[in-house]
Amino acid sequence: MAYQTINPFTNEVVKTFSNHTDTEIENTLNQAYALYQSAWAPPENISDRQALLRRLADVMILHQEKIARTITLDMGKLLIESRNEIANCIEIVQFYAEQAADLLKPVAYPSKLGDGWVEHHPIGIILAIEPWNFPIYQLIRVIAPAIAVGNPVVAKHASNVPQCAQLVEDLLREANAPAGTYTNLFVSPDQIAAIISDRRVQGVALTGSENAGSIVAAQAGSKLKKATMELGGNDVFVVTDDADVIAAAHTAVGGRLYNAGQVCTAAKRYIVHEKVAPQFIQIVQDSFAKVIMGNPLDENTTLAPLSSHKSKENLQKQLDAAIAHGAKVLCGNQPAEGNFFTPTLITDISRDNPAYFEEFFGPVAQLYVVKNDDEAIALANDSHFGLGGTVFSKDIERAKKLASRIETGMVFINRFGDSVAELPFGGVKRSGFGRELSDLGIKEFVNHKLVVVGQK
Ligand SMILES: NC(=O)c1ccc[n+]([C@@H]2O[C@H](COP(=O)([O-])OP(=O)(O)OC[C@H]3O[C@@H](n4cnc5c(N)ncnc54)[C@H](O)[C@@H]3O)[C@@H](O)[C@H]2O)c1
Ligand SMILES: O=CCCC(=O)O
Repeated sequence: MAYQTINPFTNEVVKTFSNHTDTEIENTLNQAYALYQSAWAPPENISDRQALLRRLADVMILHQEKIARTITLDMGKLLIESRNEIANCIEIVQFYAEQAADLLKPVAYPSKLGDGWVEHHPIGIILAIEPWNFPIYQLIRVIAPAIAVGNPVVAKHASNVPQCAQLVEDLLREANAPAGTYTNLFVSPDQIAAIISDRRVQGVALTGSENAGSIVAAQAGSKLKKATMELGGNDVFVVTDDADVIAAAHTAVGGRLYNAGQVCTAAKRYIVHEKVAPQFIQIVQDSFAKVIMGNPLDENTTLAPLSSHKSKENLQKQLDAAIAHGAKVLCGNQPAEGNFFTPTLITDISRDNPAYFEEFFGPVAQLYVVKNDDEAIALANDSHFGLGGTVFSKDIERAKKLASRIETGMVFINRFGDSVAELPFGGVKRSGFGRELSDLGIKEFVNHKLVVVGQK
């Protein structure tokens, strides 16, 4: 596995990194484990770790433009999107810097055996395996809560974002993090399997595809290691007959095209009531046609290239197969230069079309026109995935009922679902298990230790 920055806009190789050796991995684990066993990790020293998070936020604020440019250079998203990603990361770090002591305070469990309480202790080294689509955010949403808890992190990032992986290590060093707090490793899947087996590693947090998730979850399971899996999605965007269709359509466009469509929670399946479908489709087609493809560093560009040539090839293959199985193209699917992909809207996707169940990781939206709410829910839930979703309706009680019937980990009503520090993020079914962020995320990798004082 070659760790390389290949500029997605030019396809030039910018920088290649050498892989870490087994000896370097061993040294990394030794250092991280020594930190776990030191006075740094126990619950009573949380204020020092919160101070570290505050320093990290300050360092990130200081370098935010450099970090944003590194993201864009590594994986090609618009510079404005990179800046938004950093702003979100800073908020995540600040959230745990301010809230962690409260979130992790002991919880009382009175019982007939005596007064009891649950304390939240660190468990050991956490291995983070991360994807390239939000290359700093994906790391930060593991590292920030791990620091608060006292768990050291070793990370294996996607091979196309090595500069981001390295940069986070530099930021932590500048924030005076003790050695071993976070270490980036450029390693192969075989080396990852060995790291998961190591007794000092007690948790595995993976964000990525269902394929990687099923392999790594099996490896973690076979070694009885706790794991969280944040995997793919095929999220619905439901528009009812009473919705504000103009707002819905514009939100649906943004929800499908940001990050060049490479988002786990992107609005991938539009499910629209027949009454409002013509207006909805018109707005989507017009908006898709208006995108400006260009250098992602240029502030006039509105659609970035895909992250790699391979991503473009894979997406085109999926689209070709969808069309071969009867899908109709309503707009898009035109040739585009380099790694750009024309925003495309397809419909008439029957259940035996492979596209019906697949995640399209790029600017291709599927449209399903329905007659009523039951039909919308049946379609929404006929999916292997269960990550997020959106419902647009002016009748909030109706929208709440729909949200409650959608089988996913997250649903947003009358707005698109951003990820923020204080809200839990995660899915069900083949979108994985466990939660990141919020109070739920910080408690995924803790020992919920019960202590009871017996009654005399
Ligand atoms: N649920 C979420 O929070 C979330 C967020 C972002 C992306 N995703 C999903 O991630 C996918 C896109 O990202 P990707 O293409 O980088 O995914 P990917 O699964 O190819 O890679 C993710 C990470 O797993 C590693 N990996 C892959 N196979 C491995 C193996 N056998 N052993 C060890 N490590 C392995 C990769 O090198 C990378 O670091 C999409 O499906 C997307 O929906 C999910
Ligand atoms: O890919 C998942 C990231 C989710 C987001 O920040 O919108």
